[in-house]
This record gives sequence, structure tokens and C-alpha cells, in this order.
Amino acid sequence: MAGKVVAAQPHPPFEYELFEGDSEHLITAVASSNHSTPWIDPAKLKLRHRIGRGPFGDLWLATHHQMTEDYDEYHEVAVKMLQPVQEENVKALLDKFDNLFLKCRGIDGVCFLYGFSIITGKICIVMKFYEGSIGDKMARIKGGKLSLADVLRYGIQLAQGILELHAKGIRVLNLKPSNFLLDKNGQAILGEVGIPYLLLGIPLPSPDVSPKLGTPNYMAPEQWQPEVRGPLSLEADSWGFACSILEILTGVQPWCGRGVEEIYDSVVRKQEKPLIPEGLPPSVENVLHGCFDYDFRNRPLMTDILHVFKSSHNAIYCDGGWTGLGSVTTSDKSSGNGYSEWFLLKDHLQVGDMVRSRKPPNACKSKNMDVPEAIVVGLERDTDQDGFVLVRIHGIHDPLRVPISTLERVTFGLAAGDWVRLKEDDKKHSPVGLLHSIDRDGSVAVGFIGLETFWKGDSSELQMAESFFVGQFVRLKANVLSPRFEWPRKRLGAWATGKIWQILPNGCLIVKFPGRLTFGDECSTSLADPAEVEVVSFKTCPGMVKKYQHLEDFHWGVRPLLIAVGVFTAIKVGVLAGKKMGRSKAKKLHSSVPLNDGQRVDGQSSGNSSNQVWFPPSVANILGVSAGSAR
Ligand SMILES: Nc1ncnc2c1ncn2[C@@H]1O[C@H](COP(=O)(O)OP(=O)(O)OP(=O)(O)O)[C@@H](O)[C@H]1O
Repeated sequence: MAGKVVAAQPHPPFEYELFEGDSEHLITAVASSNHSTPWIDPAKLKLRHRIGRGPFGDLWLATHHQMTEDYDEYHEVAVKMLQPVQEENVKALLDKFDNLFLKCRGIDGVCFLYGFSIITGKICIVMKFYEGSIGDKMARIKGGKLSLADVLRYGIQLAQGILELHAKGIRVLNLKPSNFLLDKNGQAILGEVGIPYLLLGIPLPSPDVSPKLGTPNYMAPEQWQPEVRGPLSLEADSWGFACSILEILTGVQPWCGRGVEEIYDSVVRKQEKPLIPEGLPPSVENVLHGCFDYDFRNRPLMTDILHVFKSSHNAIYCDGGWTGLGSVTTSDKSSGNGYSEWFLLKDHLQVGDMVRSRKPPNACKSKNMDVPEAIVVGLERDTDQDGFVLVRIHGIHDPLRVPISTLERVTFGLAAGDWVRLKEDDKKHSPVGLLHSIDRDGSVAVGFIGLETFWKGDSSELQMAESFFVGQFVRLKANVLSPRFEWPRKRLGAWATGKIWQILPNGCLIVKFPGRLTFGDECSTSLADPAEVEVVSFKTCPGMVKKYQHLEDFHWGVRPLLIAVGVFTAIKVGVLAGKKMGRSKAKKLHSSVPLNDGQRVDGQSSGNSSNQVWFPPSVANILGVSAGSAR
């Protein structure tokens, strides 16, 4: 049985691996340092055998020898031996672990941690040994999948544990069935306390060691490159959780059979989503669907998932439909104004809040805002995005009743989604980013390119920045010599102009270049730092040449089309000129030279002679005919 107390024996009867070269000085230094996490003497830990090897290290079944005057006991424990880190980073990692340990020890539904140790210079997390995992259970069942009722039951237990970690600011980032443990009562326990998050920013000595912030099959798009597509948010766990639920429901791992590069290509580049099986209660299907939104701001939080799972737990399928679905209703996947229902649930208005009309995402500020500025004076249903609020607008006597989803809170002049710039540029990241949240006390969370996590500070450190929108044309500013991301050039070496195709949650622009013809696998998009680009518009392009050059940026076909039109016009002009010249020649001939029999000069009935036109040599060259005349 897992975690049992083994009878005291002077010499443990099991074999364990002996490691050479333990960093004695490191152990002594760490053991004597002021850590609140229990230090476990490596001499008291006997590794028995390795249970598994994951991207973040090996898992060992071990025995922990505890001896006092009253007892002498051996406990079975699980030891997660992390990948080695450079010696100078050990202290930083242990400080992080200390913080994590204090936050998550004793949370119901999360694996119990005993302490840490160091074996062969590798940090070891010592935790309770459980019966097995949901992954193991699936492997034993024919078809490898569990019933919907079991999935929802386990899902609820796990979501509760994850929610508690989230409440303490911990992102798990490695949710998967093999990390969902089962205790002796059959309860699902979260077996991962956020090791990827712990390792964030700690350089690993070997480039071969997985640099990924999670397990590829379960990783959200931003998890692959958090400093480029991030920041890492709580909603990254919604993606991983949904991947795990799909796997438990279907018995098939997301992106099964694909290599790491292929998964990256599907999830990050092509923005594909794992397939959701049919036949689920609509609210469960809806929340899972929401978990796979590319923009994490539109994903549900763990609390939303928990709510849906709880409400659907007792659902029964009969007569072609689901009954007993609790209080959750399935609304349209988006709120109709471009924001997902999950997005709108993230901020709750209160009486006294300053509000304004919410502009559609990626749209220029509405010119005719219904509510440019107002104060909330009453709430009809404060927890629901379908509710209404009463707002007082300056100059209007009676309060207006407005749908809550059409309003956004403005605090200290800022609202979530605004483009902001740091007043003091710290050079470590882009100075321009997107505001994610602003509390009523002015504390803010901002996504900046170059940061893996949110920048946290005060609204007084920010100023409004120029906004960018999907569909705008942009080019690198003239003073940018080496851009943060690769940027294509035009034929003559000038930077190309591109069109914003998508805006990531940290303000990173995904730009397409419709003016460039690309072939095969050649990448047609680039990333751009909003601080390095400027908007190009037809109106503001000075002079005809620049205007024409901007026209070429709209589509690569503009140039060939204009050449064709030019050639066609030249032909037309040539024909007309030819006719004119012919007529004047004929007139001259009429007046001075007698015509031979059957010859006509008016071009009406002399066979092909009327098609004889004169071309200047340059046009004739393009057409492939001899200069002078052609048919
Ligand atoms: N505390 C534990 N008690 C019992 N079994 C465990 C415990 N922790 C993990 N396991 C089981 O051990 C196996 C290996 O775990 P390990 O954590 O090494 O692999 P992983 O989850 O694939 O990798 P990683 O967590 O590094 O991504 C898993 O299948 C898991 O079910």
C-alpha cells in the first residue's frame, strides 16, 4: 500500500542506487541555510527503483528512514529528482521551492510534500507516495478511456486542487493524466505542484535537457514561447486541463503520434485545436471549446470549468438529449460583441465604478460610443454577463439601464485591453504592451514582449500608447536598425510593409505581407514589436510615388496588374496612333499619288492591312514583335 510505514529494520532489505560525487559542500550549505521547507538528510533516503522519467526529471520510489528516541520507522515516499541545474542557481531554485512549499503544503487535492533533499547534486522533492495515477488506470482499461461520470467526478476533484494553487498565484503548467494521482479512497489528487513554473528563468546546463515549459501534447500556444506569445497566465492551465479531459474521455492523447516540432507547428503556427468528441453535455462541450481559444483572455478560468463540471455531473442522457444539467446554460460561444462569455466573466462591476462602452476587440475606438463615461449606480445581476447595470451619465437626469457586457471598467483612466507604455523603459522588454487587469487600487498586470510572466506594478508607472488594430498596415520605424524579430525587405533593400493579421495578448503583432509573393513553405508572416513599428496609410503617404508603393503592399498582384494595364494602354495608344498616322498618310497619298487597282487607304476593306500598327521599340520588346509595326 502506498505511503505505508515499513517495520523498523536495522538494514533495509532493498537495493538502492549509490551515487558518487554528491556535492557535500552544497548539501551542508543548503541544510544549514535558513529554509522553512523541511530539509531531508539524503542519508535517510534510500532510493529503491525508478518509477518513471518525465521531462522534468525522474520519479523514484524511495524509503525515508525516520528515527527518534520513541520510534524507528521507514516510510515509502516518492522522490522527484529534478534535472540538474548549475550550482550557482541551486539557491535561487530552493528559494522558489521554499515559497512553493509554504503555499501548497496541506492543500486538499494536491500531492502532499514532505520536504526536499539533494542527491548527486540534483534537487529532490520528497512527496507522499500514492496508489497510482489516472493515467495508470486508463492504461489498465480496455479502450483506455473512462466514463463521462468518472471524468466529471475526477475533473471536479482536480479542478478544486488547481483552483487552490491558482488562488496562491501558482500555475501548474504540466496537467496530464499521469500527473493526476489517486489516493486510497479513489480521490483524484494533483501530483504536480508547478515544477515548470518553478524552473522558469533557471538556466539548465545542458541544451539537450528539455527546454519546454510543460509536456508538448498538453501545452497551450503561449507556453511554447512565453516571452514572445505570452505571458503565462492561469488560463494556460485551462488548455492543459481540457487536453487531459479529452484524453481521459477518448483514450487518445492530444496530437497523438506527432513529434514535438509537428505539435508546435499545429498548435502555435497553424493555430489548430484538439478535437472535442461529440455527445457531451452542451455546457461541457462549450467550456472545453473555450479552453482552446488561442487568445488566453477568451478562455474560461478554472472556476468556470469547475462550475460547469459540477452542474453537469448529474446529467443523464435520455431520449436524444441531456437532462439534469444543473444551473449552467449554454450560451452562444461568443457574446456577440467579439468577446467570449468567459472573457466577460473575468471582471465584475461594482456600484461606484467608472465605465465606458466596450469597443469591439481589435477595432478602433467607436466614434459614437453610447456611454463615453458613466458611473455605475445600480446592478441588476452582478455575477452574470447577461445582466444589466444602471449607469449615470453626466448631463442626463435619469440613470440608464445598459447591458453589463457592453461596458468596461475604467480605473485611473485605464481599462483592460488598453495599449500602454512604461514611463521608464527598462530595456529588458518591449516598453509597449497590453493592459490585462487594473484593480480598483491601481495595481496593474501588463503583458510585454520579452517577459514570460505579467509585469506587475502601479498604473502611475504607465501611460497610454498608440493603439494598433488588425487590418492596419505597418512598417518598421526608420530608426530601427536591428528589429527584435526578423522582418522582410523589399527588392531594393527597404523594409517591407505588412498588414496586422493578429494581435497577441502581450501586444506582439503577427504581420502578413500581402505585397510579397511567397512560395511553398516560405514564411509569409512575421512577428513585430509594437514599439518598433509605425502605421502606414494611403492618406498619410506623401506624394504619388509613395502612394503607389503603398498600393503595392495591398497585394502582390498589384504590380503585374499595373504592368499589364500599362502594356494594354500602350497597345491601345499605339493602335490609335497607328490609325491616325495611317489616315494622314492616306490623305497625303489621295492628294498626291494615284492608287493602284484594288488598293484602299481607309482601312475598311483591305484585309489585314487595317491591323498594322506602329509600336515604339520598348513596347514592341515587351510584346515580342519587331519595332515599327505589328499585326
Ligand atoms: N507521488 C506519487 N506517487 C505515486 N506515483 C506517482 C507519484 N508521482 C508520480 N507518480 C507516477 O509516476 C509516473 C512517473 O512520474 P513522473 O512525474 O516521473 O512522470 P511524468 O508525469 O510523465 O513526468 P513529469 O512530471 O516530469 O512531466 C507517473 O506515471 C505517475 O503516475
